[in-house]
Amino acid sequence: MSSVPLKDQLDIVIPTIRDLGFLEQWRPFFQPYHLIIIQDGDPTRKISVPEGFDYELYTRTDIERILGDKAWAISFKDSACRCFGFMVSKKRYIYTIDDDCFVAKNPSGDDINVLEQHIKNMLSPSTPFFFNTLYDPYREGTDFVRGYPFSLRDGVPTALSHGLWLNIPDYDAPTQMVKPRERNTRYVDCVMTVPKNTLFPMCGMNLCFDRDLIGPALYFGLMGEGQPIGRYDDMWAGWCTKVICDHLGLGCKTGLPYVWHSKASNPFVNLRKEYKGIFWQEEMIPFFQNLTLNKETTDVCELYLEMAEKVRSGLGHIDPYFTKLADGMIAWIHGWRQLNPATKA
Ligand SMILES: O=c1ccn([C@@H]2O[C@H](COP(=O)(O)OP(=O)(O)O[C@H]3OC[C@H](O)[C@H](O)[C@H]3O)[C@@H](O)[C@H]2O)c(=O)[nH]1
Ligand SMILES: [Mn+2]
Repeated sequence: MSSVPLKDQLDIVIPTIRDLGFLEQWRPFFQPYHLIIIQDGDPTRKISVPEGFDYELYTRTDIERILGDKAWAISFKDSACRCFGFMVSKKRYIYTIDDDCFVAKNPSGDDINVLEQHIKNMLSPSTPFFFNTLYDPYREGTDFVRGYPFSLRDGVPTALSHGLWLNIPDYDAPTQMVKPRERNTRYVDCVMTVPKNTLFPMCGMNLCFDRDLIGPALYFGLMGEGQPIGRYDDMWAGWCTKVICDHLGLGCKTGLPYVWHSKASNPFVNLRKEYKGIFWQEEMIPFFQNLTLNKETTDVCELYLEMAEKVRSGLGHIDPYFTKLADGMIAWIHGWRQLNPATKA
């Protein structure tokens, strides 16, 4: 990390349809940072933001004004709209959190500073090429275990840090319906690198990533109004991101920190959003598992555009949605480059 203070290197992106009173609980940890609030739904609605926070707020009207003919690629009436915040930020790191996530406590009863842990995760290397059975080898009080190749102990740069949730777990609708009262009470004191060539179900609730390393891959797809699926926004972004991280030799970590997820969304509404995705993902996953990208390409925007064309040819047979999604991926990159000209270079 450069000599620039952390608070000036990280933006917090919050998608919301609610007043942001939840920030009161986060004030000790979030107040020094700049917030990017993506107000979804009715742009004329006034949402309240507690005093003392430094923020910029974008409504659908703003997204359409800024992106013009590319605005359609940003979802409406779905938390996927958050990715617009990733695009407009000028900072190196993004932390994104849902507005029903609160400060969790560790087993000692201390409040968890999610930003402190995510940045620790981001600033220490990842180990995607060989699994360390004592988990994060760079953590105080642990190390690489016997038999771990010394040639791999430098690790690789970390592009993404995926945090978890106590209380309401991020279950899909079918699981939520059969286990409506299940709560996650298990605090696992661990951070792991997701091994190379292994996909994982990335949840956008408590997520940090390095915009410079992987930002253009974090498109949350076409969800919400007018789209046949929802609640696959973060999953899609996670699969695309992991394939590109594997291609570039970058790491994705999961585990600490935890947030307290307070609200279970309606499983019946969720099932309606998810059900096509539950079938389609049985083809999407093998597609991503077998996806290879041009070995000569290292630019994330270029890799993402190549991926878009492979989505069109490799998934278009499932449903016309995927052809539209491929177009959305392209429009996203054009929007990214419009707002981040340096990336074009
Ligand atoms: O139309 C909408 C609906 C919600 N939001 C904002 O998105 C955040 C998540 O909403 P919520 O907590 O109500 O839904 P969950 O089911 O818990 O969300 C999970 O599944 C969907 C996403 O993948 C999400 O990341 C997961 O956490 C919250 O901040 C709402 O205000 C919205 O912007 N537009
Ligand atoms: Mn929630």
